[in-house]
Amino acid sequence: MLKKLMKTWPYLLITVILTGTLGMLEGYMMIRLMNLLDLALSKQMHMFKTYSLELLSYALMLVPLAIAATLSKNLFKKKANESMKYYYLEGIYGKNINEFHAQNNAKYLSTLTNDFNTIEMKLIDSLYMIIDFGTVFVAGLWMIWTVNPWFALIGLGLVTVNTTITVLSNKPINKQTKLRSDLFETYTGYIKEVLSAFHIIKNNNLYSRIKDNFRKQSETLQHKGYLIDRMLTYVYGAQNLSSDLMVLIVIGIAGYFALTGRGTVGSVLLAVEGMYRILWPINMISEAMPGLLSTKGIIEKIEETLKNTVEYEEHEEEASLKEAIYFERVTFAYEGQEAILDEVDVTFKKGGKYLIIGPSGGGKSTLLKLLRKYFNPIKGTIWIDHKPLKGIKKEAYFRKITNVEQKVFLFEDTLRNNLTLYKDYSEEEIWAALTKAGLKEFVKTHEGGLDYMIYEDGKNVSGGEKSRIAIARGLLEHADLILLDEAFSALDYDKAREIEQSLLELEDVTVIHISHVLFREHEEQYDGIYMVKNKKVYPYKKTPMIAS
Ligand SMILES: Nc1ncnc2c1ncn2[C@@H]1O[C@H](COP(=O)(O)OP(=O)(O)OP(=O)(O)O)[C@@H](O)[C@H]1O
Repeated sequence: MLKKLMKTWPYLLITVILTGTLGMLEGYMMIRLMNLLDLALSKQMHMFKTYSLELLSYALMLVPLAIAATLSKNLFKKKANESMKYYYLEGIYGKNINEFHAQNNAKYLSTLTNDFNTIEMKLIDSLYMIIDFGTVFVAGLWMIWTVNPWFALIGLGLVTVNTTITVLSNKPINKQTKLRSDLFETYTGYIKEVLSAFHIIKNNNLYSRIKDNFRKQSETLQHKGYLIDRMLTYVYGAQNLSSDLMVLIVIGIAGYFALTGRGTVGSVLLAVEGMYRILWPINMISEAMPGLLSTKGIIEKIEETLKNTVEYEEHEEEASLKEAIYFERVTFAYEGQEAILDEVDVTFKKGGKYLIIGPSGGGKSTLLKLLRKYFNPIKGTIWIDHKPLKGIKKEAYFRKITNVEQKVFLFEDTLRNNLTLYKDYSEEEIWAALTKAGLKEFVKTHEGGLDYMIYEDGKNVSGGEKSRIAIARGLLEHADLILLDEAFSALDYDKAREIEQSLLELEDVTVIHISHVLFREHEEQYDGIYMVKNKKVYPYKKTPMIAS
């Protein structure tokens, strides 16, 4: 992720140049201003006028320079934030589906909100601040150097002391910041759950229980923030003390020089102003540094979240199904658990229609997850014609399959876009799919027809209508393989039977359908009905291919 940030270097460079020029010009003006003061005190009117005009011209230059520096800073911030967030989103979509699901969604949500806010404030803003104050510091050093080079050395000593304090405090602060990020993650997950369960909580009077949990989680989170702030307070206190001591030393020496005739009034003022310009940036940078370094833990955590733990090479571009899908002695177990499927042999022929039944928890959905490439078998091979499914590129394979699941996701968009998923289809194709999926009436009776607006998460669409939209999507995609997992559970008997009939009539499309309902009149039309039970796949009635 830091590499992405580094790619915004041209914006950062322009910002550095403009901010640097501005800081140095201001420093130079201060030196001339103090000279002007000495000229006024020694009554050199002619020189005073010349210096005044020169200073006025510099002052006029400051305005456009300051505007340009601020604009370039804002542009850098925008680009840096954008590029890191794009990187994160790309990373999420680079994850394997099963690994994405294995993590709570709240983790990603918390990163995109809490962690990126922290990164914006503590890394990007601080980076700019360090550049900005860095130039003020250099200008200040230059100013006191012109008074006395030893003063500049005292300024550098101050930097060393404050840097040492920052380095020493970095490790514990970093650790606490990472812990707070983890707490944010749990907290976001909890809030998400509480809001999703609004109805259950209200109807079952669970609010008092929720309230206590909420308070506990909020307190833990706030307390962690308090601990971090307390540590930072001690760090800032130590840094301020060292700064104040150094200032006193410089001002004391400059004042002594003026009193003993070894310096002018202007030089004392220049030393004070210079010291202020050294001190102020050091304080600001010292305060920003621990925060900036603490983002290291968050960035490492983000990179870790984006990694796929199981990586394997997929080299096969071609994914179309011409003959059959064969399971050859396929064994599968979820991580750390006993096998769900054990040495299963089963065949699904191209264009065949298969029904999968079996007891709850028997492994039906797991079989489909293997076919969807969410997981790979731990032993044995799934062959697509003569190619192992594992080696086929996911993108190529996913284009050839359609999934219809119980929980159908709908975008907040028109019915048309939810059906076509933003691809181009002719009106005839769309209406043919709508007819087969039993959605024709729905479109005709809703205002706007295909342009009917579907609300967030399909709030204005029933469960059965959602299933039919998902089926219509599959039909439109002309997939080689349609995988249905209890897709009709929200439909009434007649509608489910009608749609199943349409699926059974699809030519050249292989349909693998998990259902707990078996329509007797359709039984004969299936090419195979399999029972998934006791880690095996058994033929239930007709027997085109025998399992195990
Ligand atoms: N991601 C997972 N991690 C760990 N175990 C899982 C996971 N998904 C499913 N299981 C377990 O695997 C077993 C088989 O689950 P699966 O969903 O395949 O069964 P199913 O036959 O489809 O059940 P149902 O008819 O109730 O949907 C169950 O014991 C389930 O708890």
